[in-house]
Amino acid sequence: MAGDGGEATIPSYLRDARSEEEYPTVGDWLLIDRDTHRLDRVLHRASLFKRRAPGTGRKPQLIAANIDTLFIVSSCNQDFNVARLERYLILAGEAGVTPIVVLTKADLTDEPEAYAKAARALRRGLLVETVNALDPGDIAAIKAWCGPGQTVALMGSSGVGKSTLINTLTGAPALATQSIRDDDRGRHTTTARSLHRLEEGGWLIDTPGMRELQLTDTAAGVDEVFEDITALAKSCRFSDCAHGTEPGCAVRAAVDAGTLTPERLARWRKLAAEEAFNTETLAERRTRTRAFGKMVRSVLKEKDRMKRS
Ligand SMILES: Nc1nc2c(ncn2[C@@H]2O[C@H](COP(=O)(O)OP(=O)(O)OP(=O)(O)O)[C@@H](O)[C@H]2O)c(=O)[nH]1
Ligand SMILES: [Zn+2]
Repeated sequence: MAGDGGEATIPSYLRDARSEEEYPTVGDWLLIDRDTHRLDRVLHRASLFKRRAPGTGRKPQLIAANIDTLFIVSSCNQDFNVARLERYLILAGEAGVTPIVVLTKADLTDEPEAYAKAARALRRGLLVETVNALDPGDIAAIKAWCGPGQTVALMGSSGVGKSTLINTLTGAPALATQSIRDDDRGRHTTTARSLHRLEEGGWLIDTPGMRELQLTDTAAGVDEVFEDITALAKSCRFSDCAHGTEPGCAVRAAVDAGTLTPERLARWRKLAAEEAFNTETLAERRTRTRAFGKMVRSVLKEKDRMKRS
């Protein structure tokens, strides 16, 4: 806990909590008793990243709260991947934070603008910056989001330069980066602390949970990022159109007309399916598997009957 009067460790016990979501997480603003340090209340959250805890049904696990801006980090090389950027955009949309795509390693390519252009095409109005994360003079554009009262977080796959950006933004070489990570003592964790004060006056949240976020419960987010396809689907003749062989399919018509690329449609299908699978409860999955087993058994029985007759 950090705040007026310094930093301290306090128990996160909350007497009246009715669910996981009421307990404090990284980034929360708390009301605590000045003398006893007892936690009184978690203030209303402006944004929240959470995920479903693995193997426990629908129980949510809180990752971080009150993030204003999410730096979605990718790099100007073979690690650049639009499908992955789309995923992160969906997560940002779900959590209620402003996404900014930061493309690192701009100094290692002759055409950083080509990468930026591909990222900007993902969504109207999307902010994309190309930077050399190692150069403090080069990240001025993203520092604009790190001022007093601002909380930022970074998301992106391993090796794209998140730790490097954090070092440059905090002005402190405190974090272990790749170059010193593979020493004989094994892998450094990126950081032991999850909250960093930024040179510009804001806060930066960096928790391992943030780095491992998966797509769960994000149906609304998928619809938002793929608003073009969602809008098209509304004009399909059948409301439950699967955009396969149905007549009057507006989505396929757009692909035929060249206004929607088959690649984007494929990415949407994959994400929508993944989202549906992740959102399905354990009970729903059991019912579905049982129904499938029943169907298989009846087909086998039928085959058997035909063989014998
Ligand atoms: N030339 C150049 N090198 C960079 C840039 N950004 C990061 N690097 C280098 O890329 C390597 C990986 O960067 P990290 O900051 O450790 O990547 P990370 O995203 O934190 O990786 P994880 O901790 O595994 O998630 C390091 O050797 C950095 O020095 C950049 O903009 N330009
Ligand atoms: Zn359709």
